[in-house]
Amino acid sequence: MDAWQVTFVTLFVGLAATLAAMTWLVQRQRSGRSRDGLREWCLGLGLQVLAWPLFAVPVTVAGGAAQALASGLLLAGLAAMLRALLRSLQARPAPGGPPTAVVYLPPFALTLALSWPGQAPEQRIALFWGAALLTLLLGMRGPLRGIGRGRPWPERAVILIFGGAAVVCLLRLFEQLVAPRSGPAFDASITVGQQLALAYFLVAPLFATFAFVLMQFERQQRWLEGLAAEDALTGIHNRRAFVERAQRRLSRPDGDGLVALLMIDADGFKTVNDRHGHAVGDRVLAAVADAMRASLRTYDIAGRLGGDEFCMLLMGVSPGEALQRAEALRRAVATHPVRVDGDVVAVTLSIGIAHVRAGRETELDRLLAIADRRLYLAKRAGRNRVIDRDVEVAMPPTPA
Ligand SMILES: Nc1nc2c(ncn2[C@@H]2O[C@H](COP(=O)(O)OP(=O)(O)OP(=O)(O)O)[C@@H](O)[C@H]2O)c(=O)[nH]1
Repeated sequence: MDAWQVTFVTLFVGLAATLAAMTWLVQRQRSGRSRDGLREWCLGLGLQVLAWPLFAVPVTVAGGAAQALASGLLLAGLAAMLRALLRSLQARPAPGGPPTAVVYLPPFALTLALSWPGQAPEQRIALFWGAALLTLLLGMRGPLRGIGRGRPWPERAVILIFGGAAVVCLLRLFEQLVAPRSGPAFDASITVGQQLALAYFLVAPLFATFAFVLMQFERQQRWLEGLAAEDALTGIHNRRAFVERAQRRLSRPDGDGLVALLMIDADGFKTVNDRHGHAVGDRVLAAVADAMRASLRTYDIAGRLGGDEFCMLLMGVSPGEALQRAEALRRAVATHPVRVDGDVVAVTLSIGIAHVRAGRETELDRLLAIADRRLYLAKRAGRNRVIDRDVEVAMPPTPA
């Protein structure tokens, strides 16, 4: 490549690297999910910025070692960006992605292979495009999974840009195998594949970085919204999020519109705290939430209203089914004492149920009040039970 082409491409990739680095610096101050991916993305672009000037060194110098190194660095940059993408797409923040050795092994092997003496230039070019295609195909396996399932558009854009790069590599490899060329990568009479490759090297890093940065902001936003809606101790919805979502569900009835609201309270929880300590009490609350989560179906909602009080909104259930599911939850908690550091803590639940047919007139407050009244009845009737109607409750005999 001549010096102008190299300068041009280096500038474009450098611009993308600067954008990514600035975003990373801003995100570094915040806690969240987007920093790891950005750091690796910057590294990938940085490696490419280092690679491009080396392509200006003539192949005759040191047996083409500079060109071999440049090819290896370019590939390493691509691999780092692919790993950054994979890490960012993961559902949970984790060190994830393929291990470092695996990511950088192909670029290293390529550098060695290209430095091997006695190769024809055509072979070297084919080797480079073959290795780039392999890196892309291996790196894209993870991100491609679930691309059709409601992914936000910045994520799709990044994946598509990498997909386009794979097509360009395939085309260049094909051209090179059919009609081998030995000249500089982008000489005067460039082929279709070379034109595409040049365009891709120029603009793809910049567009991919725009989309990647947007994708990170969007994920960060969703993560923050998730945090704001989550009860920190149990991981289910907090009161505000539960009320908000429940109100939304109630105003949009599905199917027959039958809904049940369960008000759930741990029995004698004060005694658990007094006897075992607050930390053990916390673990018990988390175990109750786990049991609730296990009994959820797709459209149900669970939340912690505060203290030892929980709520569940069951969608599309008849009164009989709601009672059955509440009983199953009560039994599951009563028969599985929580084990904490050698302590066995038995806990039971009292549950009040209110039924309603969802529609515009349904008021959550009224439903909560009914379920709360029935919960109170369950407590008065001796606890560890489910009540789903307003019944006369005989007070248990007072111990003499
Ligand atoms: N460990 C722990 N305890 C909490 C938390 N929030 C509230 N509590 C305690 O939960 C207890 C709630 O007790 P109550 O619901 O009033 O009464 P109870 O002992 O459960 O008795 P009944 O509800 O009548 O069966 C209080 O002792 C609170 O201090 C929390 O986040 N963690």
